[in-house]
Amino acid sequence: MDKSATDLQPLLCALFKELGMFSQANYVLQNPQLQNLEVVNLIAQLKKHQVIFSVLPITQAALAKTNLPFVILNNDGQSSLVKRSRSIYLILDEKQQWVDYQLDEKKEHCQVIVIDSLPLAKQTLKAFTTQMSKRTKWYKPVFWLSLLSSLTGLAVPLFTMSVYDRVIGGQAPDLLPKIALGAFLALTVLVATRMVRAKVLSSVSNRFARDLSDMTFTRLLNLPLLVLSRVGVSNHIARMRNAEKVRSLLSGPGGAGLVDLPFTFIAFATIAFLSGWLVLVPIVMLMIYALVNKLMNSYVQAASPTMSGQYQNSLNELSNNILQLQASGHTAGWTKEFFRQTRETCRQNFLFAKRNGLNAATAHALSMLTALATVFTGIFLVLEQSITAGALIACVMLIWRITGPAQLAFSSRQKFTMMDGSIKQFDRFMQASTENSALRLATLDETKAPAISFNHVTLRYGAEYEPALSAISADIEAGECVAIIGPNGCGKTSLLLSALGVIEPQSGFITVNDKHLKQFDPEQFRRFAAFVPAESELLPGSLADNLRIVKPDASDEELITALTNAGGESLFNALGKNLSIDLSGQSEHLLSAVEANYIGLARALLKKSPYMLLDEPLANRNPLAKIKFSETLQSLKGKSTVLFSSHDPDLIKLADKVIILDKGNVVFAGPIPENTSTEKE
Ligand SMILES: Nc1ncnc2c1ncn2[C@@H]1O[C@H](COP(=O)(O)OP(=O)(O)OP(=O)(O)O)[C@@H](O)[C@H]1O
Repeated sequence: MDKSATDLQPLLCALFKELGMFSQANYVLQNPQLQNLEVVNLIAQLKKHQVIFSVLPITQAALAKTNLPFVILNNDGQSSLVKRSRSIYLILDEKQQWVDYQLDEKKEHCQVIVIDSLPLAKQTLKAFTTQMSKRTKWYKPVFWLSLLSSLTGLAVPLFTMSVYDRVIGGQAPDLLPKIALGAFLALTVLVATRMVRAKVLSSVSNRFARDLSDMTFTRLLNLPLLVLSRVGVSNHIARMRNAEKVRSLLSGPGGAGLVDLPFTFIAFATIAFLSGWLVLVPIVMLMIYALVNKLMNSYVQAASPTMSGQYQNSLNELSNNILQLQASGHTAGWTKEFFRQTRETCRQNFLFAKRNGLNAATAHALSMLTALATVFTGIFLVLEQSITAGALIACVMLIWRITGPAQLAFSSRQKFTMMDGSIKQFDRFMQASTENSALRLATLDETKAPAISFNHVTLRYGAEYEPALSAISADIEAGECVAIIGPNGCGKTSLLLSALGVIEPQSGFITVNDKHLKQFDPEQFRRFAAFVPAESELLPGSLADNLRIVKPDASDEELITALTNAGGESLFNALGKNLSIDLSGQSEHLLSAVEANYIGLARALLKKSPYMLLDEPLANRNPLAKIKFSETLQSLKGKSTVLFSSHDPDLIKLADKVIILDKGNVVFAGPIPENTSTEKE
């Protein structure tokens, strides 16, 4: 009755239909890349289509959360789609029919994917809170553990009181062993509960931080390329660190102080019970404490270092340009500016640390003052014989149980302010539109070469820049080989990237087989197309690993053929015809940029894509490689639509058509005119 875990496509399709997401169901059905879907891909598809869900152990409470269908992930690796109809459950069987199902909610180790909300519900407005509210399992254990630890925390003051009043005052030394045993037991429980609680808090904060990191990373991956490149790496790192801030706050001492704060009422109640109105003293002192802390906090905040961002940017800039800087020999200006920033950073950090120190000292002094005020006030009650001396000592000891958490919580105030900023930033980030914000559900025939058409495509990298492409219009037939030529900076790469769909023109549009490029799923489209950048990057690993990133199941023969067809035969020979050779490990195998480009080109050929976008595929190649690649290019004609940019006249001659660009404008588009000269390039 269950579906095999290796074929979840019908299940996902049925789930989307049940959720009223018919276009998405159609997309799943028609998308050949979604065949043989596994659980991990199913989850990725739900995320991609902005369905918010939770994966929970199968329990009554988990299922009570929803009226929507849910997916049961059985521990035998099988998965099933189940829905509730009034009081009965129905399961989707192999014939795609809903049949009665006896749900066993006590099935051990089974998990269930519960749908929390559908796309278009404004679920991401408070993404952080939504995510946090999913992790509720820790509330109860933390509550009980904190209560137990607070109660056992009363043991030492109360036992001290008994020793003072009964053992010393009542002259009953025989009570001492019993009191000591009781105190020992209470302290053991206290330590154990504290340890377990720290473990629970640390585990929940780590998981929570992991969820936030995953969400941030997925969103980063789906941001449009232009946005990604505009925002810059340091910003992305800061976003990823947000999750880390949340983790350190919850699992650190501030988190424990925060959790303990509500339980200080137990200490207050005990002081009130032992000494009556004396409890007003710590209450008033705590209010003064809060006020002073607020003032101190503003004082500390006013000295927050402002240079660190600038300093970090300078460091980044320096590390990127160090070679150039050394080579130029003009380092004096840089050194001067750098020293200025270092000095200023030091000064600001010193001032900040000084004020923070003052803040901590004030907090400590106020704690002491609270204890002293209680002692001095309490003495009158002892002299009046309203309370015993032992009770006063116990009260003073209990004061520390109040001021301790208060001090921790107050001193974490800055962290809370920081976290509040992080939460707001996270929520804003989760609202930013991604490549998947709009429905892009057109499917491609991945076996056929596509016809491409540029329609008044205009692109600017920023409002302050001149357009990189100005109203470009050109038609490319299916299977045509087109050379894009023109001087440096004329827009060749920009045109190729637009045709790949990674950068989106501000006006005009590109069609693929007469469908707007924006209608296609960007990820699927990029997997379909083979793009070779002007400078290919190598990844750590062997030659084979570097080639197989585009086709993990490629045979060794396929890898060698692709490398040879890319003109990389001599490179392969130089590497000892060894596909397992490590390209990153030893310096002797580090390849030059030109050699890396052979591998980049081989990757594209390995894909055997009917749509190839090649950015300067033959720059600086040896003549033999050029001949081989030229043959490869000829052999692609009719089978693949190929767009390549080049300055190489021999290669350009092989094209069926050329598009000549100048400063982002099309100067000519059509078959190669007799008198075309590439010399000016
Ligand atoms: N990320 C970017 N941000 C700002 N401007 C950019 C960016 N990328 C390219 N440009 C500018 O857009 C214009 C077109 O650049 P593009 O790289 O497309 O030209 P190209 O013809 O491929 O140049 P080359 O032959 O040097 O590779 C240039 O003026 C370039 O400076």
